[in-house]
Amino acid sequence: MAVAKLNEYAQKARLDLRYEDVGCDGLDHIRTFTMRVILDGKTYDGVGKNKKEAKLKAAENALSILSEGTIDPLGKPNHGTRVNFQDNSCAETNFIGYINHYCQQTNRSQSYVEEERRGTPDKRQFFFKVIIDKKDYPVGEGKSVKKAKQNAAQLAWSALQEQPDWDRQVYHVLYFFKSLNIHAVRVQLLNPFIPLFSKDAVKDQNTGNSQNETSIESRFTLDFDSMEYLGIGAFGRVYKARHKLLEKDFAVKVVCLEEKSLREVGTLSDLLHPNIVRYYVSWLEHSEYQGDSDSTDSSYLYIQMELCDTKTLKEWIEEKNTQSLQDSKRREEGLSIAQQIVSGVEYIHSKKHIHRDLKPANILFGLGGEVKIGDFGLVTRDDDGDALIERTKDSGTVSYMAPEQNKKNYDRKVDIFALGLIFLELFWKVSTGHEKMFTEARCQNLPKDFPQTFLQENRIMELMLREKPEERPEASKVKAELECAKTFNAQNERQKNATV
Ligand SMILES: Nc1ncnc2c1ncn2[C@@H]1O[C@H](COP(=O)(O)OP(=O)(O)OP(=O)(O)O)[C@@H](O)[C@H]1O
Repeated sequence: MAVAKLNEYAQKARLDLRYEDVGCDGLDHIRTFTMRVILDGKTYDGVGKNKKEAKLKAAENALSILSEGTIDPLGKPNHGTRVNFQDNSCAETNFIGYINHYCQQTNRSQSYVEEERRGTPDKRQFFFKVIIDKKDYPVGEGKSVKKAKQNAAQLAWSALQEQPDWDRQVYHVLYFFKSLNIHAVRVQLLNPFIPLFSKDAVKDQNTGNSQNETSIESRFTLDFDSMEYLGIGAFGRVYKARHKLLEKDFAVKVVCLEEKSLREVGTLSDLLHPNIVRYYVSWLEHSEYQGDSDSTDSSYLYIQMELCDTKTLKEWIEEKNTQSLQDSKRREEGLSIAQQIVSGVEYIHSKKHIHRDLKPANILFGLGGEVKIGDFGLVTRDDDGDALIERTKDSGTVSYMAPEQNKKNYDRKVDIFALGLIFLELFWKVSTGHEKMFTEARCQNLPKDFPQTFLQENRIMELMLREKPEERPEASKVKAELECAKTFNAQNERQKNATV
């Protein structure tokens, strides 16, 4: 297979090989994906119906060009000499941003120095070099100051990667940032002075020779103990673990480093609210805790979060449904849960995010019993507008997705629709075998008897389940209506008790 062949080639020739996700084009049914091979700084693109196919095409393209001998695969950048930068294939890449980020994360100083200026005013050539921590990098040339600086940054970037202390993780994460357009995610990048992975030369047991192999210590096992497996999601495993220093339990989610996981930490790090699972920090490791993956290329993102109860709202609902009658306790508890969820959603929307995957299984309880919205893997910016294909349906049959959600244009009101359905399950017994009731509710037909008992709640839920998103209320309005319902119900209860 071309990917394996190219890997082997890169390893033998000691060239740096990476794949970059360039993006996708077109509508859902005719979508094409572009993947890019970056081999020793040179790029080769491939297009396919999915990322795998695009990656294969990119690798095939690289191999075919390499075998034609149109480039010298072993050619290295000519450091220390002036380079007239011609390759425009990476013109879009913001190398100045990479250098900035790298210097910030590793506490290095940087400056751009103009070396020379040539030509007439209408045909200028600028020459700049980057100096990082007093070390000069090759001079880059360009028709404008910006272009010359950009080329100098690119040369510095490829020179940096050849340094013995270069950490591939810094490199990977920055490329992920670029492909995702994430600029402010608080993933802890590796600082070469405080290595996350300690690389100690170890003795080869068989030969007794000192090798360049690395023994990699995991931050997870260094900082935490008493790991306890909590559960598995579509993208990774979650463990309960005790922080040795803080002597406190946390939930640590271990996921393969990819778009979804970075999106999740990117969002979580933006949010701080009592009804949202609290995020603390994330870091990268080369291996998955107790993982069975044999891929040496993968990196794993460890996300340290607030530990919640293992019982989710899904179990709460199931438990309530085993009790025969609709009682006032369920109503009171359900209303309090609904209020907390909507508070969290109001906050998410105020931060210009859309959760997009609200469902009972993603709503947890804190150790003090308070509601915590979790699983931000599908969250998106309010202004993104990309279509969403449902990942998993709850219990295999019911869907919380708003009708417009599988089309391109939708907004935060998709969360309001999902909330409307969750409210129904909170208040009303929609047990197994009654899924038709749920389907009906999706078409704005709430159970016939529902309004009799839940007069106030019914009013707002009917609006929340409207087919047209613009007719659905904002989270703040839902919150206010629930407050009214609570007061109304309390008054009713008092009256009832007084007459008994
Ligand atoms: N902060 C947490 N505290 C306690 N348990 C958690 C925490 N976060 C997740 N879990 C549990 O770990 C399991 C996996 O969670 P995760 O968020 O990875 O996936 P999910 O929500 O089940 O699935 P998916 O990501 O596929 O929607 C779930 O059972 C969830 O209840």
